[in-house]
Formats: sequence, C-alpha cells, structure tokens
Amino acid sequence: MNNTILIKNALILNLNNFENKKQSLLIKDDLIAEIAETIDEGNVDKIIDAEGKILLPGLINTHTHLSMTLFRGLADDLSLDSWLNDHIWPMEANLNGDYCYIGALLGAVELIKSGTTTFSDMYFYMEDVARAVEDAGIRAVLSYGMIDFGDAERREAEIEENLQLFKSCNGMADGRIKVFFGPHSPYTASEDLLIKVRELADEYNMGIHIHVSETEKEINDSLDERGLRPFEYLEKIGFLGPDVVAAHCVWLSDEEIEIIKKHDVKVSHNPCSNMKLASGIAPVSKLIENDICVSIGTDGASSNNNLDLIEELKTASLLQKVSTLDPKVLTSDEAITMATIKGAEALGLENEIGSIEVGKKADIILIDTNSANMVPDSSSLSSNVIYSANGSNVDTTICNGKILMENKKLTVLDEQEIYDKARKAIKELKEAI
Ligand SMILES: C[C@H]1O[C@@H](n2cnc3c(O)ncnc32)[C@H](O)[C@@H]1O
Ligand SMILES: [Zn+2]
Repeated sequence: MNNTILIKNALILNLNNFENKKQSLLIKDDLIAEIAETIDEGNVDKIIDAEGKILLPGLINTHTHLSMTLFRGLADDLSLDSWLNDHIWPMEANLNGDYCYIGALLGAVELIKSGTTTFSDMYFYMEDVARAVEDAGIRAVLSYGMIDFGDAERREAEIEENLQLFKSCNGMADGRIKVFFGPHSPYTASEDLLIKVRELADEYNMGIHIHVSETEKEINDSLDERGLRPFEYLEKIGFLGPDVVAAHCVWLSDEEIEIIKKHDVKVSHNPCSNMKLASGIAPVSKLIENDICVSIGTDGASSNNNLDLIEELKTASLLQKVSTLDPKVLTSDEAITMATIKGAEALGLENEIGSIEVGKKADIILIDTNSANMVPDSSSLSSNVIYSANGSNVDTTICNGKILMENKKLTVLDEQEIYDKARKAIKELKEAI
C-alpha cells in the first residue's frame, strides 16, 4: 500500500524552471512520483497546499560535526589552533555516546527547522550519531574522525573503528545512512593512515571526508615538514580521487587548483567557520570557473555558530563578491546548486537526491514567502531564497517521503525535550573539565 502526499500550487525551484508557474508534485512512499500542472486529488493520503511557497530540494550540508552543536558558543573569537587545542579537544576528551547522541539530535532539530535534509558528518561515537539520524528521520553520510598523530597502534584502532561503523551502519535507516572514511586532516593523520584509507576506500567503494588547507599555518607546517603544500603531498601519496570530499580548501596555489581538478576532488566550502576562526577566504569563484565541484558546509555549530545553510549560502555569495570586487560572481542560481545538486554529487548521491525530478527521493522543503523579509517577490526564486530568506522561513521539511516538519512544527522530534537534555549534557561536560 503506497503512502501518497500531494503538494499543490507550489513554485518549484528547478534551475530550468524560468516561468515560475505553480505546479503539483506527488510523493509515493519515499519517491517523487509525478510533477505536473494538475494532479488528481482523489485517493491521495494527504494534501499540502503550497500556495505562496517555494518548493526546492532538501538542502545538503557536506561538512559538519553534528554532535558539536552541544559546544555552541563555548569558545568564540579564537584561531583554529587555539580553539581546537586549548578548548575543543579538552572538552571532547570527556564525551561519550550519550552526549554525542543528544548533541546530534539537537543538531538534527536545527537542520530540519532550517531546511537541511542531508548532512555529511565527521566525528566520534558515530554509531550514536547514526541512532540520532534514524530517530530524526533525516539522511546522512557518516564518517569517524580518525586521528593517529603517527602512532601505529592508534592507527590500526582508528581504521578498525571506521570500518566497524561501515559494517554496522552503512545502508541503515531504510538506506538513509551511508558511511565514508574520515581521516581528520593531513596534519593529524599519518601518511601510513592516509595510504591505508585510500586502499580500503577502493576495496569497499567508500568515499573519504577530510579537512584540507584550512589555515595558513597548515600550509607553512606542511612546507616545513615535507617541502610540499597539502594537496601536493596528498597527490604524491596517491590519496586523491573523485571520492574525496575536502573541507575548507582556503589556502590553494594555482598548481593545487590544477591538482584538485585533475583528480576531480570535491570541495566543501565553509565560509562562516572560515570567517569566524579568521582562517581566510577560499577561492570559490576560481574553483567554479575551473569546473570543480564546490558544495557547501557549515562546519560544526561550535565554529559557526549555527547550522543555517541558507545563511551560509548568502555569506558564500557575498564573500566572493567582496573578495573579487566583482558583483557578478557566485550568483544566487550558483549558490542554490552548491546546496543541492553539487552537494549530492560530492556525496555520490546525485542519482538519488539534489534535484526535483520524478524517480528521485522525496527530500523536499517549502519556503514560505509570506514573510516580512521576502515580500515583495524578487525577480527570481533563487534571489528570494539566497539573498532575502534565512532558515527560519522554511515552513515544511520532508525527507525520504516522510514529513519531519509542517507549518514550522516538528512532527517527529520533541524539541523541548531535546533542548532540556542538551542543556543538562553541556552542564555536565563543563563540570567535568
Ligand atoms: C572530528 C574532529 O574535527 C574537529 N574539528 C571541528 N571543526 C574543525 C575544523 O574546522 N578544523 C579542524 N578540525 C575540526 C572536531 O573538534 C573533532 O575533534
Ligand atoms: Zn570541520
């Protein structure tokens, strides 16, 4: 028996839809079954009238650490080096699976409320994060953050942990969870670890999620240690490929942009985190000009300090305009693709999500334009979403054909209970320091 939802009168934001005419969309179970001007309302289980609402694919966040939502506002106004070494890593030493579960649920509430249906995560206690994903009804690519600092024994244990996560969680939650490898970065993961990850990624057909070239210090340390910049080093050891999602990519030479292009590495741009930690400005418009796949991420809520992908896209666009002094770069249309089809491509999910097409998964959001910051309508739907809206204009969120929020009310998660538990968790973690 099919579960059917009809969404009618929606302004569908497909980048080939220039007419802005209202359409209907039918969901059958987890899939988009039909898109047409009118669809028969008889025999559908539920009708959503999307009058005045923009319909677009559920947004895709390609780099975050969801459980770190617990650490929001914990350590502000610091460089990456001091933020990680003096504040975050000491706090993370006392984490456990229950804390990571509640932190991930708190993050999931924020994702659902601001229109993100898929996120790619790198963190610890990932089986507990998987549990949160299952309970929240969202979609995720999960990786365990492997750090060995050159210690061979630790390397084996870290790889085993990520492989175990693959074996226990890949395909879990009706296929909503996919598992990647997560070597943290070229400065925390040894060459041996990175080489082993490459071998195993090929063997198991798994993607790889890694931080690369985030700060100038990382470049200088890499040059001091190896005489090579990070991407030169990663190419030399045979690590790079189209299955690698590299977060940040702020400090890139022209030669490294060539390397990224040659290996079809996917870039996850995280402008708010890069601005807040004063890491720098990634050369995104140059990457796009070079036809490199650039998607968008928030990084963790501890360095952002929220998970609002619409706000992130506006920041990305404005930052490129101001850094190149060219208002034509990173348009609202390009920004939308970063959080939709480019995000899907980065995660190897382009046949399932990232656009509104019959046969794709029903990951859909509705944005209500009847709001002070969205009236009158802009000249294009993408302009209204990117430049005028923010996450709080998201009205309805559907993932895998299931309604997770309708009329701004969560339908699956109990947000107050989650807020209370998250406040208790961070209080305990602060007391343990
Ligand atoms: C998984 C580990 O990664 C840490 N982390 C979170 N954000 C960043 C970042 O921007 N650069 C490097 N490392 C980061 C997180 O705290 C975990 O320890
Ligand atoms: Zn990160």
